Amino acid sequence: MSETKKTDAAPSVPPQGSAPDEREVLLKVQGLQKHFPIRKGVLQRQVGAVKAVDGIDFEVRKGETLGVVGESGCGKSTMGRVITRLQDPTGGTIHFEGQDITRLKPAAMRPLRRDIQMIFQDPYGSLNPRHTIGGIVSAPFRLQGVEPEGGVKKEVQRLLELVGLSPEHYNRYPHEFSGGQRQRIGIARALALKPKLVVADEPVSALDVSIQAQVVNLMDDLQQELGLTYVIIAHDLSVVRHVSDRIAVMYLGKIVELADRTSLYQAPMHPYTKALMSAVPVPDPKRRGAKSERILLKGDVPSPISPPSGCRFHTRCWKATQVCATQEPVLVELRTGQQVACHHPENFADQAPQDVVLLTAAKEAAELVADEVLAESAATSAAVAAEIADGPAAEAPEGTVAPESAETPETAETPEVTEAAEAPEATETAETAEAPEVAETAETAEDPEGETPAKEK
Ligand SMILES: Nc1ncnc2c1ncn2[C@@H]1O[C@H](COP(=O)(O)OP(=O)(O)OP(=O)(O)O)[C@@H](O)[C@H]1O
Repeated sequence: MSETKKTDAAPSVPPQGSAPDEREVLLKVQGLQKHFPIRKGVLQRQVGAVKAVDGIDFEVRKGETLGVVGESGCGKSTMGRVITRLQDPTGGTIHFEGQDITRLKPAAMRPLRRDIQMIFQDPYGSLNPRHTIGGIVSAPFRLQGVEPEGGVKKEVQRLLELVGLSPEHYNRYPHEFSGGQRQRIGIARALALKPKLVVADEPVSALDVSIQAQVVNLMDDLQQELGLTYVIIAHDLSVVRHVSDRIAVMYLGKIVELADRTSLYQAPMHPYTKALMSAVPVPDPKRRGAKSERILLKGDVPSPISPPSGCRFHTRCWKATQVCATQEPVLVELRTGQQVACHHPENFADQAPQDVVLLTAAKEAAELVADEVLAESAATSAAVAAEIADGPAAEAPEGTVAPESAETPETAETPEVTEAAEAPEATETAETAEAPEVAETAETAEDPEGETPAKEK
């Protein structure tokens, strides 16, 4: 996608978070779950469940754009459908403007449908081919029994102009329009009732790359003009990069990182975020460097029917140690405005520094990560850990595992890490020296050949 309007500077590690957002909370989601039952047999007994969304928390403030990214199947669309109450949640709560809408019946939800609208991915499938554009865009007025000032036709023509189409298109049919124009029609329909919250599910992924930026820019302009609040769902970061104030990264039904855009881009903390970011093409060859080394994630996202234990990403993570397989990391705010669920975050002090032996899966995953990336990852994490250890202790908020002192293991590891950055193969020695007893245990469990690798820290 080409450049869109908002820009972000890209120096190294960001300052310790940005000022807290004072805007009023429009949407608040707590512990949200959506499990689809799997039924079998004549009696249709439930034998399992697809845990599409499995306990997520976030807020969206008035006027902001929250981007939601993650690979296919991680539960983004389900989350979008549940927060707009097109589907019922299995657990958790959804508050809109302070009102609990989690269990509202369709009749009670009806007036709220004006305030919460959705834009769909497929501009071909989401417009009825037998209806004229006028009929499609005016549908919300009919369904809600609203008579706009000046009449429906005039208002629809105004909406068409607002999204960059000609009012003369009123009597035309969807097949007469390109993909980008159809998505504009979808946007006009979503805006008809002046909603407060618009959830856009992959609004541009079905469009040509050259058209994507136009549509995203249109959404951005409309946000300024109409004071809209957006949740924009996308499968990669390039779409949401320039329009989001904050970004939530989802993996297998969970949010693994939630941060303001600047922090996320300058210093991603979850290895999965880092992998997603390495997949975003850098258009300017001058800005390519070690960072353009791709992190290739092995295999597909595991099944949401039986997600991996502990951290769900541990089966594909090149940093995974034993604790990752046994303990689910909690989403905590490690820097102001940057929440992450990881035992061994990037660009921050290790949260489980005593756990140093890589899992077998991590060894395999590391084979797909370029040495430069591993080295850079180790170096930046060590540098930030050292910076934090030297700086004011107040940086780590309550509830986070902050480095205890300059003598903490992660600081002690810093020299080896720097060494590892230069010569990744040297890490084996470092690990044996640091935690021989852990290495022994893990070796027996994970590595029958006795080929225990060191954690890249
Ligand atoms: N109605 C349903 N019944 C059963 N399983 C479902 C249903 N809808 C979604 N799922 C499953 O829930 C998981 C999450 O799906 P979802 O469409 O939310 O993911 P996604 O991240 O939006 O992926 P994509 O980008 O491919 O749309 C998937 O494993 C999917 O198969």
